Amino acid sequence: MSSVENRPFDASKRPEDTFEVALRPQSLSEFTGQKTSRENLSIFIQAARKREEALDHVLLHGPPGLGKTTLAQIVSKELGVGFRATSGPVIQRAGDLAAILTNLQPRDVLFIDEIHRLHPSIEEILYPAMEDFQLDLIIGEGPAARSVRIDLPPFTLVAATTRSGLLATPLRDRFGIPLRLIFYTPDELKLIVARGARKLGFELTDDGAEEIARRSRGTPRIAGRLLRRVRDFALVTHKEGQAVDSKLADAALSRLEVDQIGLDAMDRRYLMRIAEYHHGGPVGVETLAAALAESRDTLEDVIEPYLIQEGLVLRTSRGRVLGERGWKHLNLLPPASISAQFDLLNDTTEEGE
Ligand SMILES: Nc1ncnc2c1ncn2[C@@H]1O[C@H](COP(=O)(O)OP(=O)(O)OP(=O)(O)O)[C@@H](O)[C@H]1O
Repeated sequence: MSSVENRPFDASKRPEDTFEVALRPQSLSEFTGQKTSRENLSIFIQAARKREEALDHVLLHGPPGLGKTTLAQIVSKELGVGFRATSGPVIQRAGDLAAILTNLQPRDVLFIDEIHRLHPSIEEILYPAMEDFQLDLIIGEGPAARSVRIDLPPFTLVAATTRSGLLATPLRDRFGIPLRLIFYTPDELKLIVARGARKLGFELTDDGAEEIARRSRGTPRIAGRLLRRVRDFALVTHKEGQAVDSKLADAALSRLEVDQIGLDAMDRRYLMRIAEYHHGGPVGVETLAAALAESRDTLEDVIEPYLIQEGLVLRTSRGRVLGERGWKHLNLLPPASISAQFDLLNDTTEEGE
């Protein structure tokens, strides 16, 4: 088990999370947040239905746990077509992909998660399949090898990636509908948490939902996990039927080492490392990964996006730098040279305002 899986609330997948399945919105109207992506998708789905054609291929990119799989399933439901799911690393041979593609029904949605981890030779088979709905396969080896062309039913590929930058340009260009998922606002997460509590059948006060939402790292999957843990605490420490409020949510989340802005122990170790060992940076991501015994992918996909969006860390061409908010959050004073830079930056911002 990797250390990512050991993080109690990281956004990596846990198949045993049946609650996650129960919480999954089933339609675009039930799907909270991602307003622009949702509205655009709705238009394209309606247009495809009117034309009675397969929807153009969709690329969903963004950090883990923001709803890529959920949206892919919703797309198939709203189109009223079948849904097949696989993932990049699972497709080992050309024959695996051929078997999936030839079994699709016209206009079906094929969901490929982690498409950036597809083998390049398989990626090449996907190009004509996406563009012309044709499969070019080489049968046999050596001089006896021959190429066969198979017609495929028109289908929609919905692909998900945490790293669109790793996709080859020809593959990226074949998606007519690229959508970037962004972190959720606390208000959006509050709606998701309140709905989750209703589904789980326990009473959560408005401020209780707010507390969990604020500490969910902008991610619905984390919100779902925190909600379940808070419910566990309530079950043990509360009288039956007593509503869960912000006080109980705060006590539960603090015990789980989720701090006031939703950072967990791993996030804080990451920030502390830059502060203490590198005087605020810049420090290369490989150095950080080695020091924290994490893979570079984990840092870049799971840990950093939220810290960067919150201004706790800055990604510069020379490496990672602790932002002013990062120093404040750790309750540490930056070295004088860095603090002078922050002052300068703040002065310029104020003048420009
Ligand atoms: N907009 C939303 N409203 C309510 N719940 C959501 C929303 N988006 C995601 N969720 C919930 O969050 C959990 C994670 O969603 P999902 O599996 O779709 O994320 P993902 O982006 O596909 O993650 P990964 O990158 O790991 O594949 C699910 O339980 C889902 O129900």
